[in-house]
Amino acid sequence: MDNSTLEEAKRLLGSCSSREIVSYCIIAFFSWYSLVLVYRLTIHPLRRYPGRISERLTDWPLVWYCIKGNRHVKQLLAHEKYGPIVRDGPNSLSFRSPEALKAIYGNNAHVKKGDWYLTLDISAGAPSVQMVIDQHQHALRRRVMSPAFSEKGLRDAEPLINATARKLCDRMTEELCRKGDWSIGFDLQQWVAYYGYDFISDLAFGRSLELIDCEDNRFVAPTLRSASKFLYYVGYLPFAALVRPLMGTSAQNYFPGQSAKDSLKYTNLANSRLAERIEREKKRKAGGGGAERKDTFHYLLNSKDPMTGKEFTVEELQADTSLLIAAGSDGVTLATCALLFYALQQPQIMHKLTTEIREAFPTWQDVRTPKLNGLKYLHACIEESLRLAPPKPSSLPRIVLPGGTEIEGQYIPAGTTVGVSHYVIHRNEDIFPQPNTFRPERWIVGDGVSAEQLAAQKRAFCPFGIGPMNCIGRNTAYLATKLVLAHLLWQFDFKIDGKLLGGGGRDLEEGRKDETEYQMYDWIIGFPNGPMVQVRSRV
Ligand code: HEM
Repeated sequence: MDNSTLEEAKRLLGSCSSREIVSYCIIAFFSWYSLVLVYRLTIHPLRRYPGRISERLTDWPLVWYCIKGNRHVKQLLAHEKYGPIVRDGPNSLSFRSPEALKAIYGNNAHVKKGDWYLTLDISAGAPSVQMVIDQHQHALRRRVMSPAFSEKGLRDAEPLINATARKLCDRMTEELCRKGDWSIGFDLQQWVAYYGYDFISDLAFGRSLELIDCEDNRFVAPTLRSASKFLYYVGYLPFAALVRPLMGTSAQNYFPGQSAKDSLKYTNLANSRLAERIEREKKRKAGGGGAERKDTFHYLLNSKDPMTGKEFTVEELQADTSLLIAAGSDGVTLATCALLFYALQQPQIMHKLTTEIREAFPTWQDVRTPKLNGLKYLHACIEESLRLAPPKPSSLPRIVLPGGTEIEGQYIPAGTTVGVSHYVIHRNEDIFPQPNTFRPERWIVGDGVSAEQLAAQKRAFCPFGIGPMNCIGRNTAYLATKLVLAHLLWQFDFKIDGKLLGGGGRDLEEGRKDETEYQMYDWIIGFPNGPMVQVRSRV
């Protein structure tokens, strides 16, 4: 712009009242935004892909779904209506096939994690492993973390998790049961969540958060649920980059809604637990480094990358603390409760599963690996539960790198957000016949299932994600889920209390009407309610 044009602009502005200037700005903004909307529908590179008009125009529906917790439900309905590829944002595509899964999340995928990850655990002041977007940095971080999740790490973890599962049964007997009689009805999800937090905190920093034992500590469960909700939608706000620098500061207390405050409360709790753990480690080393229980932070505080010698910073450890508690606890809770929700509706499944466990372990003291891992029906029930209620139900966003990529034979341009929702692919009828039925037998070869069918199912089964950024705690998750189920079903008979709770309902939104389907509220992790059960202790 030359000087005379600038002078002219100043002269024009000078002759306008402030009211007129504001009006012109508003008109300019709306004209520009209208052009953007027209562009998105007409000449945008993704214009030919079908989807809801509101989602093709703006990202605001996504933010709303994240607040409501129904993003996975909306994704399934969209695929049912529009087919295998859906445009679920102005710049975003959703897929539902195993080929797309591999192309987007597999080892050779030409993508990076979406910016949404930058908002997760931001409060800690450093990224957690899950937030690291650069693939090489991420691989480095994983390498330093991996001893904690090695086979040896898992062997060390088993007695700790086992003791917590046992404690859950003891406490449930004391608090809920009358001798030889059925207990009062209670929401099983709440008790299993206490187990989830206790085992993961015990495992992570050698000191449990003690939700099972202490009612005063049970605020942690709703606080994390609320914090998750906040982090989920904030990360998808179209202006998230402006909000990020304020997160983790006291400014967060002034954000609207309780969930922002809860997010800060949760971070502070995780950080204080870590500080305490670091102190213990220092004392241990000062005292000559004697034996200490091998919790996850034993490994993290003493690990160095074998190739670069890198150690974790305190901020990185803080971020991983928040991540581990959230990632470890709620997934196991959901897998356990979904399984019991479905099995309780089909007595023959409940009977078969309970018999397998009770025959394998004559006393509760016998519940342990390797026998536990040999229980085929238990494993199949867990797979089926993770299929129908995958704890990360919606798409984990990935962005196509420069040069573009090919997915399902389509050229997808650079910068496009792509993803496969676990909830949607797990209900792909071409791979999982009668997808809404809980049928553990589909995971066992024989009885109508061929080895080829099983292999095809496994290619589409992804509750832990696939590829280099998948769940590092997968084996721990299976162990913790198997241990708690084995102890619960060994110790208690179960029955439904009145109305099962946790399923859909005719008064709920479209996609949530099926009373036999366990409902999740997707706030990064799927949060359930129920089932309402009664138990009777056998001993
Ligand atoms: C049934 C239980 C679980 C399920 C279904 C599950 C699922 C997942 C998924 C899908 C991811 C990838 C997330 C993403 O890319 O955004 C993930 C990441 C992660 N999970 Fe799990 N998880 C479970 C339990 C656990 C447990 C018990 C632990 C810890 C002991 C754990 C630790 C982690 C960590 C540290 C990451 C980040 C890994 C990385 O970014 O490299 N998870 N999990």
